[in-house]
Amino acid sequence: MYIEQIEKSLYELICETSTNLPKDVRRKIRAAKEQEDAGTRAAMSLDTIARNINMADEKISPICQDTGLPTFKIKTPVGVNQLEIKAAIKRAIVQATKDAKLRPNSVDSLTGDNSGDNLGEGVPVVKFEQWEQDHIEVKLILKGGGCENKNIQYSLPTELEGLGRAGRDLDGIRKCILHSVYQAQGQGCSAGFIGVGIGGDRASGYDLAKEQLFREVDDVNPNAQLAELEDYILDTANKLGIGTMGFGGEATLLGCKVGVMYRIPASFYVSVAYNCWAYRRMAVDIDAKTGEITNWHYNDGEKIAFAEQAEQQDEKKSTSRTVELTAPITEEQIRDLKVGDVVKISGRIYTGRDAIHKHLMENESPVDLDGQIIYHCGPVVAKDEDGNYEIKAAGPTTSAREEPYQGDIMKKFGVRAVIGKGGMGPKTLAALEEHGGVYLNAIGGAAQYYADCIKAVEGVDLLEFGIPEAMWHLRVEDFTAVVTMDSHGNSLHADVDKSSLEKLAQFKEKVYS
Ligand SMILES: O=C(O)C[C@H](O)C(=O)O
Ligand code: SF4
Repeated sequence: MYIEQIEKSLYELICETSTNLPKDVRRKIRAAKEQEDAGTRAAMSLDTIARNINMADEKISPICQDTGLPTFKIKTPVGVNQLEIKAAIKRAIVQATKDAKLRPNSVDSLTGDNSGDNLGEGVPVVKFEQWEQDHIEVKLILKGGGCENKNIQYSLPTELEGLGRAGRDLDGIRKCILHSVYQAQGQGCSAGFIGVGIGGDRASGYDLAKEQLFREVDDVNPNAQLAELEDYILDTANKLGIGTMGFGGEATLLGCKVGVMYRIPASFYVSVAYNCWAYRRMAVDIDAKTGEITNWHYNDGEKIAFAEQAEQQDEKKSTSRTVELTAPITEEQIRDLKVGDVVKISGRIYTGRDAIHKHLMENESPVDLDGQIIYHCGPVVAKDEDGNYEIKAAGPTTSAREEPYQGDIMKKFGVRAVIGKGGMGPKTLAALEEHGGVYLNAIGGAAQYYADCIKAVEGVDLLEFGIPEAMWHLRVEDFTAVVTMDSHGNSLHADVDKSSLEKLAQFKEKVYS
């Protein structure tokens, strides 16, 4: 009975974490929204994010389609059977995956096979500790892959772009943390939150950094020196002009938490864990006798439900040109598009991410891609009793991973547009110019907002790659994205990278001696 109740409580924790953004995070997103001028790209992105947060809550569906690598940190009183709890976690994970609250995200690193149920060697991550209290505490973080890929670890002393030498002292630490925000650009779905670990070895340093992500966004570091550093970083990082989604703007970083531990003489690490705005972490206290949840953490203060009307009004003030597109698209239509245009797509699009791009390099496409649109997306998909698919969450994935392939694939198959997030590099930009192609940036993490634009699944190919990696044929209506790389050599991403590096260099001078 007790263990059944524990499993129920854990299931509730998983669903809540995936679908309901914590109150403290919502408050930071509102503050960011208030900072941005109405009508700018940053303000429009934050509106979409806010709307998405509401939709996920209402539909009890994932905020972002990438539900990450579920990581549990558990404290138990002496005498509690941890093996039983671990088994209950696995059952709850399998159920939450079946119910489309989690994307099947667990992939065999050697064969590429998706286990389909979010279990696998080492997955989920479950870490136990004992403590002197009577109750069980379970903390869960669902940290997606895009922001995980922007984590960075510095070994001091080191040389940093824009900032020069970072030595083995507080000023060197300061430089590393600032650099970590710069190097993430918009790819980790900024505006983000960072946890920093100073010291340790490579593994414990990252562990400490990730542990910081469980702190309340508004708490004050008990170590006065670190409290000051956190304030400095938050203030300074927001002067880099990277902004939401890397579109430029005021809000780049929404939280910075720093922890410190001892190190050994030869090593000096600064480890940074970058978390996207879809900062999904939650914790509960569980009665060790009944298995029931007795307390939810991060529950203090106001819960912001973002008012829809105000958001829609903001959108109206936008000065961008809006262009409607339906595939097949001609070269002429593409050449007409410029960075900054807003595009509304209706009709057919095809998903394709890492496995599809690798596949298309060496194989023919299962569908004719001439004039078509590829969406870098790995959706959450449910199948009903009649075998019909329904897209439950479908935001963009980080496009930069397809940089080695994208240009060649567009040319080989005649693809005219790719939708993704975070932008692509010089190879793709050159191919867009040569071939007549465009890169469209969708709002990262806005998985409910985009799922709503998807009216039907009209087919699927290469499902053997697993649900996130298959090629889904989607019929969309008014799917909105911004042109951030055009066929005339312009890239908003390259521009923001350059200007933010210049701004970063302004913080080269010593702050701490
Ligand atoms: O895997 C995904 O769907 C997205 C990923 O988290 C990303 O940010 O690239
Ligand atoms: S797509 Fe963006 S919001 Fe979603 S997990 Fe990846 S980094 Fe986070």
